[in-house]
Amino acid sequence: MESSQENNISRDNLDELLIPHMSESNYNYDSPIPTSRLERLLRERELRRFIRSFHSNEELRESNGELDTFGNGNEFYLSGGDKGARDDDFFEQIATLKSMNDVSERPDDRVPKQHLLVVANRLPVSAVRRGEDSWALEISVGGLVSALLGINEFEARWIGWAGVNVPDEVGQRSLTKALAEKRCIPVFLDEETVHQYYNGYCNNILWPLFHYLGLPQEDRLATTRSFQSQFAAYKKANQMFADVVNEHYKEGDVVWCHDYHLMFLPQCLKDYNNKMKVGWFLHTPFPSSEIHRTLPSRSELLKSVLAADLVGFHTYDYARHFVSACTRILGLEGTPDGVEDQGKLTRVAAFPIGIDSDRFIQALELPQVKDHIKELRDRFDGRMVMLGVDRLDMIKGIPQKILAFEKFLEENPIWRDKVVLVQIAVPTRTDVPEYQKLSCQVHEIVGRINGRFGSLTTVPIHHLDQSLDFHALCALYAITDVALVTSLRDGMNLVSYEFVACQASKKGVLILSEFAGAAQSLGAGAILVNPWNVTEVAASIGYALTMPADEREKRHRHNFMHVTTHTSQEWAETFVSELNDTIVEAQLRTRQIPPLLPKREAIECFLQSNNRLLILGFNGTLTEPVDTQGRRIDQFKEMDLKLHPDLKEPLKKLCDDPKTTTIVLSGSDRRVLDENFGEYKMWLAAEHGMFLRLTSEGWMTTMPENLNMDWVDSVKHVFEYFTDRTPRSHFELRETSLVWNYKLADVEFGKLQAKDMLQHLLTGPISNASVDVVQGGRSVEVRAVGVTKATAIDRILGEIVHHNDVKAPIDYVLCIGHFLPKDEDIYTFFEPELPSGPTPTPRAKMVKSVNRTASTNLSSGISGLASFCHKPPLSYQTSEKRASNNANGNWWSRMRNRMTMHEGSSVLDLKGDNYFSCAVGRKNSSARYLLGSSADVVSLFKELADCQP
Ligand SMILES: O=P(O)(O)OC[C@H]1O[C@H](O[C@H]2O[C@H](CO)[C@@H](O)[C@H](O)[C@H]2O)[C@H](O)[C@@H](O)[C@@H]1O
Ligand SMILES: O=c1ccn([C@@H]2O[C@H](COP(=O)(O)OP(=O)(O)O)[C@@H](O)[C@H]2O)c(=O)[nH]1
Repeated sequence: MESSQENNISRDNLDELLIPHMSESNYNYDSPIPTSRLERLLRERELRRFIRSFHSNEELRESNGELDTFGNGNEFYLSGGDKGARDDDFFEQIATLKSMNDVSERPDDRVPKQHLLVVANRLPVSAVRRGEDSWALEISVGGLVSALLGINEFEARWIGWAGVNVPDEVGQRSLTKALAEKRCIPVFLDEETVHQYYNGYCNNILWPLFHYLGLPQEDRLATTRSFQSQFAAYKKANQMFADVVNEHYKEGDVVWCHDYHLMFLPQCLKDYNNKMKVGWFLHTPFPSSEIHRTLPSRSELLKSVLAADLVGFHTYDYARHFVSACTRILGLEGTPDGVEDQGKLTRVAAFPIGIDSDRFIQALELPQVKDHIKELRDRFDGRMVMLGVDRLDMIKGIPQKILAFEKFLEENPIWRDKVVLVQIAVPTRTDVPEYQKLSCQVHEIVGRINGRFGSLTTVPIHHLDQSLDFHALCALYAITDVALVTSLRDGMNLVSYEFVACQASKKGVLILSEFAGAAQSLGAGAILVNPWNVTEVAASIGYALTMPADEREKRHRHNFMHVTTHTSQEWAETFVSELNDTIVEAQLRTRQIPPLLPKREAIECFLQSNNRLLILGFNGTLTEPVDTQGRRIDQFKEMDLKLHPDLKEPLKKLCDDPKTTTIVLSGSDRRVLDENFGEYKMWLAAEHGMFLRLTSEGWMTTMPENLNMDWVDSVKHVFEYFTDRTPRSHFELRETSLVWNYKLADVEFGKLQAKDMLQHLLTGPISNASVDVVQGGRSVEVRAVGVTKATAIDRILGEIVHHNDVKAPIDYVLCIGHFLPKDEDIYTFFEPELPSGPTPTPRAKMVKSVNRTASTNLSSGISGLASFCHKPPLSYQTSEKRASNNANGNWWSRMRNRMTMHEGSSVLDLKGDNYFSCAVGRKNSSARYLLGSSADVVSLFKELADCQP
C-alpha cells in the first residue's frame, strides 16, 4: 500500500524522484529523503552554510583574481568558471556534514555550481555604441542589478535587453560578442516594441498600478485606449525573451525570471518545455487584489505567472496579495504553501532581497573611497548631512521628502545653516512623460526652497540629476548623519540597506517609509514614517538629528546585523534551493494523484462485456462547465443544474442499449433529476439514493422508515441565518438534506462564515442530532446520519438487479463522479480488496480481478448485490412507494447469509480490469482514474455511444 510510506519515502521506489535532486546538489541521498519540505530545506541550508563558510575561509587565502572588474569599483560578479580543485579538507568536512545529514558523497564530486539563467528586462550593463562594431558597456543602475551582481555562487548567465536599439546585423553580432565576455546574452527589442512594451505597458501601466499610484491622471483615457496594443507588445516582447532563453537553455539549468516586465515569460517557457525549472520573482510590491482586478489583462497575467514552479516576493504582504488575487480573480485555491489548481501547486513565498554587504564594508577601506570621504567631510564641514538616493521616480516620494525638509527648516530656523540635504536623483525612464513631469516638479520645488533658505555661500538642498559611481556612493553613505527614504511604495529599497552597511563607524539614523518593503526588515532600527504626512516626517528629521548616541548605536546595531546576515547571496541561494525543491515536492505530490482514465482501455473493455453498469454523478460530471474565468460566474446558470447539451445524444444511445444499465446517483432532489433525465431509459437515484426510480416508473424511497428528520428545522434556521449574512450564498432544502453553498460569495468571507457555521453545527445545540455535517469545497451539507453514496448504491443495486431480472452477471462497472470526499466510498464499494505485498504498485494496476459468487466469502459492499436476486419483485405504483430492502438495517447481512447458504449463482463477475472508477475534476481522490472535466465525460460518452451497434 502507498500509505506504508507515510513520513519517509525509501530510496528504492524513489529513484526517479531523487535523480533531479541529486544532480542539483550532487549528493547521493542514501538514507530516506524526508517528505517534509521544511526538513529538506533545513538540510540544504545547513549544507550551504557550511560550504559558504569554507569558501570564505578559502578566499582569505586566495587572491580574488577570478572576479571580473568593471572599473569604477563596480565588480561584475556573474563570473562563472569553476574554481577547480579545492583543498582536500574541504571534502573531508563536507563528508562529515553529509554523514550528519544522512547524505553521502559521490567520490567524483567537485561541487559544481548550479547553472542559472537570470532573465530580466535589463541587463546589468547598458551598451553605448562607439562605432559600427564597437561598444562601451556601462553598469546599469537599479536595485535589481545591484542585488544580482552580488550573487557569485552560481554559474550564471544573464539574458536581457541591453537598453539600446540595434537594428543592424553587424551591430547585433558585435554587441552579442562584447556582452558574451560578461556572460550576458542580449534580447534585441526594436524601438516600437520598447515604446509599447517597456515605456507603455510596463512603466505607464503596471508600474504605477503595482505601486498604488493609479494610471496617470491626464492621459488616463488615452492609456485605456492604447491598452490593447501595449498589451500585445508586452506579450510579444515576453515571447522574444522566451525565444532567447530557449535557445540557450541546457537541461538542468534553473531559469530565474525577474519582475513585472516578464509576467508572461513563465508560461511561454513552460509551453516550450514543461520540464524547465522556472522561478519568477517580483521586485515591486504586488498590490491588493482590488487594484489588480482593475487590469483588463488581470487573469492572463496571473495564470501565466502561475505556470512557474516558484513565485517569490520581497514580503509576506505581497505574497498574500498575490494568492488572494488568484483565489478571487481566478477562483483557485489558496493554501499556506501557494496556489493550487487541479492538484498542481505553484509555490508562493516571501524571499526578502539583501545586498552584498561585504562589498560595501570593504569598499570603505579603499584609498579612493577614503579620499572621497575626506573631500565630502571638508565640503560639508560644520553641517549635518542628510541624504536621499533614489531613481527619479514617482514611487520614491522625492517631492514629499523635499517638502518635509522645507517644513523642518521652516519650523526650526536654528538648523537652517547647520544641515544640508544631498539628494541624488538618478534619471530613469526618461521617455515616459510622467517621469519628465516629475523631473520638472522636483526642480521647481528645490529651486524654491534653495531660494528661500539659501545664502550666498550655501544652499540647503544639493540636488543632483545624475548617478554616482560605486566609490562616490559609498563615501556619501559613510559621511551621512541621517538617510531619508520616503518612498510612497517600494518593493524593498536597497539604498536603505547600503546606507546601513556603510555606517559602521558613524552609526547614523535611517528615516524609512513604512511603505517600503525594507520597513519590515529594518523597521526596528529605523524611524518609520508615513511619507504622505509631511508634518510627521519633518518631526522625525528633528528627532533623528538630535538623537542621543546610545540610541543611535542600538538602532544601528540592529539594522547592521540584519543587513550583514540577509545578503543578496543568501537571498539567491534560498530562492534557487527552494525552486529546486518544488520539483521534488511536485513529484511527491504527483505520486498521490490517480492517472488519467485510459479511455481506449475503458472502451475496449466496455465493448467486450455483456452486462455493464454505468454509475454517474450529476453535478460537475454531466453538467455544462460554468465559466469561472475572472470569477464572473453566472449565478443563475450555476444554481440551475442542466445536463451538458452535448451529452444528450450519446447518453440516449447508451441508455437504450439493452446490455447497459445506467444510473444517475446524485445529491440533487427528484425534481432536478426528473427535469434533466426524465426522457432517458435509466435509473435515477435522488438525494444520495434516498429516492429511486426507473424513469418508466414512479419514485420509491429507499429511506429507512425510522429515519429521524427532526433536526431539519433547526438546521434550516441556521442556514437561513448564514445565507442572510453572506451575500451571494444560497441554500437548498432537500427532503433528506440541506446544502448551504457559498461558491459565488467572496471566497475568504465565505470560508470564514463556513467555519463559523461548522463550529455551530458541530458544537452548538444541534450537535446531538443524528446528522452528518459534510464539508465541501465551497459548501456545507447536513444530511441524515450514515447517508453516503456507497450505502445508497448497496440498496439501489439490489433493486436494479432484481428489477432487471439479471441473468448474466455484471461484468463491467464504470463509475464516474465529482463526488465529495465523504461520498467517494462509492469507488471503494466495487474495489475488491487490494493485494497485500511489499511493493506498492501504481493505482491503476493494483487490482487484478474479482469474481464474486454468492458462495464466495463476500466482504466488500458488492455482496449485497447477490442477495437481491432473491427478493420478491417490487411494484412501483405510488410516487413514494417504499423499497422493501431497507425495512431493517440488518437486512443485508441476513440476505447475504441466506444467499451463501442456498445459492451458488453469481450476479457480479467483475474482473479488476473491467472496473473503472473515475473522479471528474478532482485530483485528490480515491478513484482509480481521473477525468479533467465534464467535457472529457462528453468525449468519452460520444466514443462509447459511437461503438454501439
Ligand atoms: O530598469 P529600470 O526601468 O531603469 O528600473 C530600475 C529597476 O527598478 C526597480 O527596482 C526594484 O527592485 C529593487 C530590488 O529588488 C527593489 O529594492 C526596489 O524597491 C524595486 O523598485 C525594478 O523593479 C527593476 O526591474 C528595475 O530594473
Ligand atoms: O547614483 C546611484 C544611485 C543609486 N545606485 C544604486 O541603485 C540601486 C537602487 O536600488 P533600490 O532598491 O533602492 O531602488 P530601485 O532603483 O531599484 O527602485 C542601489 O543599489 C544603488 O546603489 C547607483 O548605483 N548609483
